Amino acid sequence: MDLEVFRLAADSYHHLLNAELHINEWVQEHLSLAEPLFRFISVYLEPGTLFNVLIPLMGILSQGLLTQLLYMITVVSTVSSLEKWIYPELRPLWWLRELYANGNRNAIRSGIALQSHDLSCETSGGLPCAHSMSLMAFLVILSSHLSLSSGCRNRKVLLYSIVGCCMISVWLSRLYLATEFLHQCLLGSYIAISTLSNIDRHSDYLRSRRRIHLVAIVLLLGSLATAVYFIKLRLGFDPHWSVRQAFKWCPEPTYMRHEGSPIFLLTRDLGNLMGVALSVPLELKPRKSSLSRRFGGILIVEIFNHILRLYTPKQHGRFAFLAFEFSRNALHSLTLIKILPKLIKEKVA
Ligand SMILES: O=P(O)(O)OC[C@H]1O[C@@H](O)[C@H](O)[C@@H](O)[C@@H]1O
Repeated sequence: MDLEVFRLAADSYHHLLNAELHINEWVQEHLSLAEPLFRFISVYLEPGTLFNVLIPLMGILSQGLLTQLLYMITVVSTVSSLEKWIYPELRPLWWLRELYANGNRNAIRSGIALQSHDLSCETSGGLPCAHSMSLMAFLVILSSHLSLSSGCRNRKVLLYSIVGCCMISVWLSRLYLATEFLHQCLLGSYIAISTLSNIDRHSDYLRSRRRIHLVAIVLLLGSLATAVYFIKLRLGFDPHWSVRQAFKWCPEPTYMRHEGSPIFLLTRDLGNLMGVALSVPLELKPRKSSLSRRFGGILIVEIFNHILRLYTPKQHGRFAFLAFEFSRNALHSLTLIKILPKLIKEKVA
C-alpha cells in the first residue's frame, strides 16, 4: 500500500516535469527576440552580483538600507544553497536528456526539444531558483524602503508593479535558458517572501541574541552541511550528483563555472552569514553620513574586495579555495556592516 502511494506520487511528479518541459519549449520558441535581455538578467542579476555590486551600490543611499539588504539577502541565499546541497532537484535539460537516453521518449507526447545555451550549464540543483529568491528579496526590501519614505498610494502601486514585471522577466529568463522548471521559479519567489516575513516577525528576538550565539548557529549550519555530505556517502548517494549531471549533459565543459557549484554557493553564503553574525548588534537606524563620504567609503571597500577576488587561489586545491572564499565573504559583509560606518563617521562640531 505504502509502495503504491509512493509510486503514484513519483508518477504525478514525473507528469508534472513533462508538462513543464512544454512551458520551457514555448518560451524558447516564442520569446527568442528577448534573448539578450534574458542573458543580461541571468548574468547580472544573480546572487553573486547582488552581493558584490548591487547591494553596495544601494548602500550608498543609507547605512540602514545596506545592513538590512545584506543580512536579509544573506539569510535568504543561505536557505537556497542549503536546500540545493541537501536535496538537489533536476533541471529541465537534465530531465529531458535522461528521458531520451533511457529510451523513454514516449513519455513526452510531442517529441519536445530544448536548446542548450552556454548559460544553461548550471552545476547546482534546480530547486529553489536562486535568481528568483535573491532578486525577489532584494526588490521587496528596496521597494518597502522606498514606499515607506513616500506616503503616496499611486507610487506604491507603481513600485509593486515594477517588482512584479522584474520577477516575471527573471522567471522567463531562467525558463528560456532551460535552467529551471516553472515550479522552481515560483517556489523560489514564495520561499524568499516567507523567509523575509519570518525574519521580520522574529527580528526583535534575533536582534537580542548575543554575537556568540549567532556565530554558534553559523558553525552549526556548517556542521549540518558536513553531516549531510557524510550521511549521503554512507547511504550510497553521490553528494556531488548535480555536478555530475552537469558534466554529463553540458555540451561544452568550459561553460561550467566552479563559482556555481553547490559547495561553493554554500561556502559563499555561510561566509556572508558569519560576517553578519560577527557584526551583531546590527544597527538598522545609524546616524546619517553624507552621500559623498558613503560613496567614497564603499568604493574603497569594493575595490579592495575586487582585488581579493582577483587573487582567489584556484590552483591550490579545493580546501584553500573554499577557505579563502569563506573568509573573503565574511570580511566583506563584516566591513560593510560594522567597519564602514566607523570609517566614514563625520566628526560632530
Ligand atoms: O538556482 P538558479 O537560479 O539556477 O541559480 C544557480 C546559480 O547561478 C549562479 O549564477 C549564481 O552565482 C548562484 O548563486 C546560483 O545559485
